[in-house]
Amino acid sequence: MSLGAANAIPVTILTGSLGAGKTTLLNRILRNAGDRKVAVLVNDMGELNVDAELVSEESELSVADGTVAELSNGCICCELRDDLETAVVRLARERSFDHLVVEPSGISEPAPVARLFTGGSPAAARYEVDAVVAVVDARQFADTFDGDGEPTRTVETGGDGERRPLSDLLVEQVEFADLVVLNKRDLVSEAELARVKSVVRALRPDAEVIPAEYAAVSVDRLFDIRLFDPGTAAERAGWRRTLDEAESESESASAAHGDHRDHEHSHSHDNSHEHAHPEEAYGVDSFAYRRRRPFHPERAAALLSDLPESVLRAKGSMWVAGREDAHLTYSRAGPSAYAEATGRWVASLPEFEQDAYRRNRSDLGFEWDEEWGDRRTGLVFIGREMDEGALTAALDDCLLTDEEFSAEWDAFENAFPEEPGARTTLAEPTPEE
Ligand SMILES: Nc1nc2c(ncn2[C@@H]2O[C@H](COP(=O)(O)OP(=O)(O)OP(=O)(O)O)[C@@H](O)[C@H]2O)c(=O)[nH]1
Repeated sequence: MSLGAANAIPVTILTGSLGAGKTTLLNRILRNAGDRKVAVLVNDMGELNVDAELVSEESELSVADGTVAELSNGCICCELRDDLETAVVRLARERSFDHLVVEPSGISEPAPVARLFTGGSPAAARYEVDAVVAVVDARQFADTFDGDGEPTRTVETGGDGERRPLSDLLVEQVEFADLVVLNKRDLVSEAELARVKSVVRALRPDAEVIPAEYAAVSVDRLFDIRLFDPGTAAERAGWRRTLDEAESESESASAAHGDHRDHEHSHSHDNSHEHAHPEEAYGVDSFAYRRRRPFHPERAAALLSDLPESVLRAKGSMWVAGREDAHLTYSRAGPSAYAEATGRWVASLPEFEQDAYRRNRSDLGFEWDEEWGDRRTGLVFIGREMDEGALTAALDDCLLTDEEFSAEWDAFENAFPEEPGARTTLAEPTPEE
């Protein structure tokens, strides 16, 4: 089963929002483990580690014998990271089990937890991530992404009081998952289930999707497949794939036509990309928008903070006039949207650094512009019954006109962030009372 070190212990990382059914799944795993010895590591946000108690109460395994370990009062991906590492290394030394299941708290992001087992850390030497499993509350997911259900909540992440929209976390958990358990199947209709499935498939095209009631999933199905690939985990999200395909399609198109500057545009209707083609029956589809002309900051902010409800997910890079250094990343998940300065354009670096970058990357994946270098916009939109033509035209209206192009860009009103790591909120869901 293991592709790495011969004795590496397989790890399943369980994610999912609060109340989605992770504990229910854990108990099911422990009860139906058969000959397998399963260790569980749970983390709850409260003082008391409720999950550990529930799990140990219901199973023959107990906290006392070290099989169920608990980490309380914090979030695994933040302040408890060192504790998690210590705990898993200690567990491995005892070596009294042959599969580890880690359940970070419902608001932990899955990526940092997975990284703990894949970097050069002591934990990585002993373990190997088998799969990241997301337990999704089908009812909550349908409400969050249908726009007309319960109001969308924000949740606090970590101990620093940072609040993020629930929709962001739901999307992130699905985008990072190898297997999605669509739980609480009893609380959605046939049609709702089909719609939720199509959105999940659009967000994460090659994840396995298993609808379930009370997390009734076969343990064999969960454990006997090795799905996780650290090299591609982040690249397999639907938006990333659509963007990459658009890059390569437009590269070949520009090579053929010799023109690369403006109207590049592609979408994923091509049946040869089987997985980038969500179920059309539900109208879920995606398209990429790519341009090499900067956005006008005011017009772009206005449009991107108020996209049509048909857009469920959007993400990608933006070139905004007046922010010549900042490589901006835009992200929209359901009703929330933000822009973040995630780095710098290579073209804004000192010349020798630019040369080094270009020398080390024989295949940039895009054409270097003589004047503007790597500055460009590449956004992916995933949605249901989107009017692609109208949205593309609206985005084009946000590009600088020729007159604006030769004006002073710093004079524009500009809400977009500039310093690396800075973030501007463009849209927020209505908080729940
Ligand atoms: N109707 C219904 N309820 C479910 C289902 N699965 C779990 N539940 C209930 O949902 C509640 C939350 O389930 P848990 O398993 O505790 O969820 P969790 O993800 O561990 O919750 P946190 O630990 O708070 O993040 C419990 O009352 C479960 O009995 C399901 O398929 N249908």
